[in-house]
Amino acid sequence: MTGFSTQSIGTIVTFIQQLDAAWRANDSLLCVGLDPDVSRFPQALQNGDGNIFEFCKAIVDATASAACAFKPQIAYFAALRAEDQLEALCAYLRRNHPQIPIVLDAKRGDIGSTAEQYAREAFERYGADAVTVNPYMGFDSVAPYLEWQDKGVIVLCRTSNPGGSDLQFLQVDGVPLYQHVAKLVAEKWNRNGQCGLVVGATFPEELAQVRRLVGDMPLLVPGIGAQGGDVQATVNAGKTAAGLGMMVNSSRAILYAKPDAAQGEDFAAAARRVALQTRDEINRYRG
Ligand SMILES: O=C(O)c1cc(=O)[nH]c(=O)n1[C@@H]1O[C@H](COP(=O)(O)O)[C@@H](O)[C@H]1O
Repeated sequence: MTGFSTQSIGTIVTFIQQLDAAWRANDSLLCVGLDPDVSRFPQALQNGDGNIFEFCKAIVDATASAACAFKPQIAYFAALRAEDQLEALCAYLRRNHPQIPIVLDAKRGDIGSTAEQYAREAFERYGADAVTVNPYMGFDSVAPYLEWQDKGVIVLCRTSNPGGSDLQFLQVDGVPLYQHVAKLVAEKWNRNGQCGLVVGATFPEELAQVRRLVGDMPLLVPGIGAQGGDVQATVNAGKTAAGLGMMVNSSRAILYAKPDAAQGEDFAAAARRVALQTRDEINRYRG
């Protein structure tokens, strides 16, 4: 498949256009991560078919007005043979929250012919607007995703986990490897103008460095909330001149927010409260 997919929202066609519209419409840089861990669901949703979908549906309905993106993590569905529920969730999102882009977090990275299948899975099976990919195998492993000219391809650059330094911080020609990745993507791979980079909130100095290297390219920034990244440092380091340019992801801190029983909150209301607080905290530092 080559060219543009059929998805279109009015005149909004590409992932970047959709993301830019969502940033502005919801005044939010918050990406709500959908990492559904059944063992942490409310008791009533612990057993039975379809509960992953029901849990995520309640979360997305409760948080959509506070979000600029949703990021379902495919492993949480696949491990439980629940890909059908991920399909249903993506279809639900496209139908009910079409203004919010779906970033499928799959972190794929394989040779070209296999990458073609992964690209079809992300963009055709799930109808995602963007997908996360691993650049370790080089350009030909990323190129198949670029055949979808309107879709986002978000490349791992400086990940939030401590072990990310094992490879990403190696000096290559006197420059850390993650900076080579940032420049490669910005200067060579971004042929459709739909690429982004993953940079962890746990490394604000490197986040600022990547922002200097890639102009206004969108950055997916996980690591606030459960991983403890500092929101002020993250936003100061990663925002563009227009105060945009980031999808700041939080998953567990929103999904498993503790309901305030005195207020009669259920899990979805608690998730909404934390999502709104997180959006507002991010906005305090956008300028
Ligand atoms: O690509 C990602 O989304 C990602 C990259 C990274 O460097 N660090 C990282 O935590 N993530 C993902 O972001 C989410 C973080 O979840 P919380 O730590 O619960 O907010 C998980 O789905 C991770 O797989």
